[in-house]
Amino acid sequence: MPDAAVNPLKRLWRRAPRYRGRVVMGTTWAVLNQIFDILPELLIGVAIDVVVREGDSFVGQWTGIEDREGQLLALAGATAVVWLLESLTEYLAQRAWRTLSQELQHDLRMDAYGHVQELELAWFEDREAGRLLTVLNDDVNQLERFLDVGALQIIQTATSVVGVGVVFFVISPLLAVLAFLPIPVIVGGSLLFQRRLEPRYANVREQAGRLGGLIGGNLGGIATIKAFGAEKRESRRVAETSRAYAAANYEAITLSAAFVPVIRIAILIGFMVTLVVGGHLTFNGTLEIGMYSVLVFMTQRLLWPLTALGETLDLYQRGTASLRRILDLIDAPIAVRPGARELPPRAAGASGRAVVFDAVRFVYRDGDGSVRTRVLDGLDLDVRAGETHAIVGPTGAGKSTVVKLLLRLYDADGGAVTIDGEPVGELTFDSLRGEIGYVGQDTFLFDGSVADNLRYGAPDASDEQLRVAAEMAEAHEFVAALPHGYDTPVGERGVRLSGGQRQRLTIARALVRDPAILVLDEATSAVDNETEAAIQRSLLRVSRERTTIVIAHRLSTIRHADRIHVLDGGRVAEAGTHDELLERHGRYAALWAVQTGEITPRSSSPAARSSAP
Ligand SMILES: Nc1ncnc2c1ncn2[C@@H]1O[C@H](COP(=O)(O)OP(=O)(O)OP(=O)(O)O)[C@@H](O)[C@H]1O
Repeated sequence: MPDAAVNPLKRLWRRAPRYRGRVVMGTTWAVLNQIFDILPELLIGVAIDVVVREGDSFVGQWTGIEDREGQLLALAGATAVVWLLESLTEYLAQRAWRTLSQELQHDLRMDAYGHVQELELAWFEDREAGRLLTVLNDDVNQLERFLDVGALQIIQTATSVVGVGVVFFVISPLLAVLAFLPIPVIVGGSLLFQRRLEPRYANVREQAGRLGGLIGGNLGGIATIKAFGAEKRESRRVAETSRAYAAANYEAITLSAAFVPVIRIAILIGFMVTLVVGGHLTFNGTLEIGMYSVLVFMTQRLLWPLTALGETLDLYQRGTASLRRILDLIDAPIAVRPGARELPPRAAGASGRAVVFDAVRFVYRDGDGSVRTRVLDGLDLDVRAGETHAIVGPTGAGKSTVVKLLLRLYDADGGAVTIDGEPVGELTFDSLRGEIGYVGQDTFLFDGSVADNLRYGAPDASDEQLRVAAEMAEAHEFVAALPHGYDTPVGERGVRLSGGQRQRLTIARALVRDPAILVLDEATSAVDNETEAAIQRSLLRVSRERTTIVIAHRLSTIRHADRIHVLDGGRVAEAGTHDELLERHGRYAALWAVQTGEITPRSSSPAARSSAP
């Protein structure tokens, strides 16, 4: 049976053997607690028996105590012991289930979060972050509620029905049959309700996910919403989604609210039958008065907890719907898995590492595997250790994709990507990514201080190392001028800094790692020309000890590269040094001419397209 079709509680039981002992323990306490909970009602009957039959009473026969006072005292003592045991087992059961639910919710959240972090980028592209947040927060909390309250209720109700049933059968099998008559109706009705409620609760969770996704996305893009004056439109969208969530809840509630009244009627019938038939049996002497009173109390005891069945099933449905989503997340298959080998240490004296792309093909795909965008089609790149290579080309040509394949954020569909001759797919992520200092187009900073961010890839870096890296990235001066220097908080995503400042910090962050391979993807696009030139000079200095791959639109920044690769049509259309490429009068020369203002873009485009290497 596919996992998704299996009851989520069964899935949880199978995958978490470490909790089984605790579940058994918690269940044992809960069962004992219910037994001690039923006993006082039996004692009521016994007390009436003492009053009615005096010396002949059950207590008298059993204990040998003749006088009523003595019998009552013995009964009071027994009641006290039972109540104490009831309280103790209640405490133990509550504690067992609540600690279990706390640990389980923590473990599941961590399992889910840990797994999500391992999933490849493509997986995230098919999902909204807010939805994931809903699973990691709301769904985990929902499960916690079920384990805290619902699981205990289920065990207690079941024990109570069985325990009371036994008492009934011992005292009067006829009344037992009559009192139990409503139970199949109640249980059958409950199951029917449950089956109907299940899809409604699944829908509630789905709507909660949509709402979380929408609000999460909007909060992330709040500046854009404001800039476009889209607040009202977004409010409407959130209102619609929120209403859909409320409607889904309403559908579930209308059904679940009908449950208790229906069950009450079944209980009423059971109660009346015991009252009338039991009364007749007592009139004609078949049943003792004490036993009659026990059964009248017990009918309540038997049937009344079943009214809570609605609420319990509610918790059960919500809890299992949530659990299913959490487990589905944890079980989501990982497509890009790390290899098992470590990258061998660099050869003595080697500066950087060699990076080779050999006939690499790559297609972005949708979740179902269908082609979204064809990008690389037989790409060859040969970057020798210690060299600086540039990748240029029209927007959308696949330049960023090349570095994503090197970092294994995606896997190539064909061909080979190697570092020092080692296929990247065979290397552990740590050894592969630990060698690469990556500065992407997205200048993402974490909420923390400047220093925290600079240390992100090298937690043990000294203050001096941070300063040197910041100087190379032309960031030291502005950082030193911040109110608290390197300890200044950057705000969420780095919002308290300018785009150019953020970019310089991301460069410094990559340099702090002192990587063998430095990858700069449009890393200086947001800084002014003067700063860019200064960064270029610094990088030229440090790039001698490492392999550098630069992606740039502004060709002036890469003209000194050892080799420039012009990407077009999914492969390298031409390659060479700046001077060689200019002499070729091909695509590069055309781009250069446009950027230096020698010719206008309009006249350059056809030339660029027609000049094959
Ligand atoms: N996650 C993705 N899913 C689907 N298609 C994508 C994805 N990322 C990029 N693409 C597409 O793949 C192609 C190559 O994108 P890539 O980012 O590598 O281009 P680029 O050359 O770096 O562009 P730019 O110069 O604009 O940064 C583009 O057509 C783009 O639309």
